[in-house]
Amino acid sequence: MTTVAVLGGGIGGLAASYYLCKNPQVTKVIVLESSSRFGGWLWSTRRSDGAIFEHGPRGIRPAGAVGRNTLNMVEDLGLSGEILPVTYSDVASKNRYLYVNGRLCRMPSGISGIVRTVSPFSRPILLSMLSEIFVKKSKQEDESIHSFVSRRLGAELADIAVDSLCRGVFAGDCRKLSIRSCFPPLYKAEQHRGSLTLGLLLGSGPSAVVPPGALAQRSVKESWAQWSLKRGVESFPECITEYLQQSGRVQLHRDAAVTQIQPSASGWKIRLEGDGVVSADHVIAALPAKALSSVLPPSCQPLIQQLQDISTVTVAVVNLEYDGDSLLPVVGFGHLLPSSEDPGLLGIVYDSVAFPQQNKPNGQTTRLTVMMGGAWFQEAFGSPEAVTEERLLARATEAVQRHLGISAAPCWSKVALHQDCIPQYHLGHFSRVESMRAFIRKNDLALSLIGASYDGVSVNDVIFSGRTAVQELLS
Ligand SMILES: Cc1cc2nc3c(=O)[nH]c(=O)nc-3n(C[C@H](O)[C@H](O)[C@H](O)COP(=O)(O)OP(=O)(O)OC[C@H]3O[C@@H](n4cnc5c(N)ncnc54)[C@H](O)[C@@H]3O)c2cc1C
Ligand SMILES: C=Cc1c2[nH]c(c1C)Cc1[nH]c(c(CCC(=O)O)c1C)Cc1[nH]c(c(C)c1CCC(=O)O)Cc1[nH]c(c(C)c1C=C)C2
Repeated sequence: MTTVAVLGGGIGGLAASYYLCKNPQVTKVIVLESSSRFGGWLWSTRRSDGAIFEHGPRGIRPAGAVGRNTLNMVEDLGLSGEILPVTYSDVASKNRYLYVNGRLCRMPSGISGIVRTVSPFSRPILLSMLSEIFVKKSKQEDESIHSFVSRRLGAELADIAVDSLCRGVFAGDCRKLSIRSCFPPLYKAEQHRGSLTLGLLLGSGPSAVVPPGALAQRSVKESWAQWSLKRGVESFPECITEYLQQSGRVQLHRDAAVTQIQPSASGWKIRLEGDGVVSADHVIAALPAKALSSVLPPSCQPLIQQLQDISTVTVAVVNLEYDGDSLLPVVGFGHLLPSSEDPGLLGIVYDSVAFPQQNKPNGQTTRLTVMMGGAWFQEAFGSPEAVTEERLLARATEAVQRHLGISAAPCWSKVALHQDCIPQYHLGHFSRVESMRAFIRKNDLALSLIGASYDGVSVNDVIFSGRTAVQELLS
């Protein structure tokens, strides 16, 4: 008989509530969300004419244990018919670009992409991969992604390809991000096989066992590279919320900001903005690390300090729609810029190529999303509090004109400033997270830490962190 309070109604908190709901040991689940909607960064605009625009994640990967786990959940929620798959043979999977030295260059992919010298690189990637086999394994506990890749594959791949990749996943600086926490399979490949190339060929250790349901099996059969949902990614949290409401065991509270949590004889007393107080046997904290640090009691000081040490970056997301459907000089998923090209401009997604089903029906339009800022926000735009929407829109349209040659004014646009939206796993992140969980165990706190701040930022990782916490709690 357990009452569990879930702090935060982003995808992490909702996923944890979903798994709690499946277990008869849990009597009551109380979800407390400070904003007026559930879903956190999963946020879609559905225009009245049928066009869909994503302001947060747009593509979820089906691969691996965490990808299968999410698809099993999607299937269980009855969302299989809503899936929009992008297969490996689709142009949006085959073509991804880098904007380097003022030109769009297709990222090398497939065998032909690695055996030949392709611009902007000065030698075939295969050569770097072969010489990598003979590079000695590092004894360091952790290393920056840039240092790891320079050491093993050479400075050029680190400066251009990996610098861009880290901007396209973490909006972060590969010179500060940790290889061990951001790309665990690469770290493990070096540790277990002594080489990334050998790790790629032979595998680099066991991963979680998640049997595939029918939808996950379909994703393999049809070779999905990523997927979205017809009515936008936000329909995922909407559907979980509906499922939780129907379960009869979950209380969902919006506009319920948690201000303090205090240990009590039987668990926790949770204070809300206004005068509300909620009691629970266990707390699953699905808040960003800094938000959690500000609600913990002073007795948790070491934990508070470590939570505050997990920094975040701010990203400006500008959705643009242009009249005309053949405006792009290239087709593909989009392009990224290495930080040396233009620090403040991270990349542009060609949404109408990957998900043409979300264009205005019968309309000939091009939809793009420009992503800016990240680890370079302050240097490019100054304080997020002071920057204007006009300035962000002007910077985005100017980039579209310069990179893609589209000089017409957009027929529709939306600017969103996502403050502190992506946690940065800097050097030593893994030991910080280990030490936080050790503090919780040592002090016998009925508290689980889940969400993007700890064990992976992708939607799949966050959902899996909810599932793992519930399994540990109820095992
Ligand atoms: C622009 C962008 C693009 C992305 N693209 C992708 C992608 O393509 N693929 C992918 O897999 N992932 C992507 N991600 C990452 C992924 O979307 C996030 O990591 C994930 O949604 C984080 O979920 P969460 O539940 O951990 O956190 P959040 O979504 O931040 O949820 C936390 C919730 O806690 C609430 N909260 C905060 N303080 C309090 C309080 N005191 N009391 C109560 N509630 C509180 C917040 O309002 C919020 O709803 C992207 C992220 C961004 C920002
Ligand atoms: C330009 C900024 C960003 C773009 N997407 C994100 C940012 C910060 C966020 C993001 N993108 C991906 C993930 C999930 C990773 C995962 O493990 O599933 C997150 C949090 C997916 C992704 N997008 C790109 C790559 C290479 C990846 C990694 C997984 C994969 O290979 O699919 C490329 C990419 N992202 C953006 C652009 C413009 C772009 C261009 C090619 C936008």
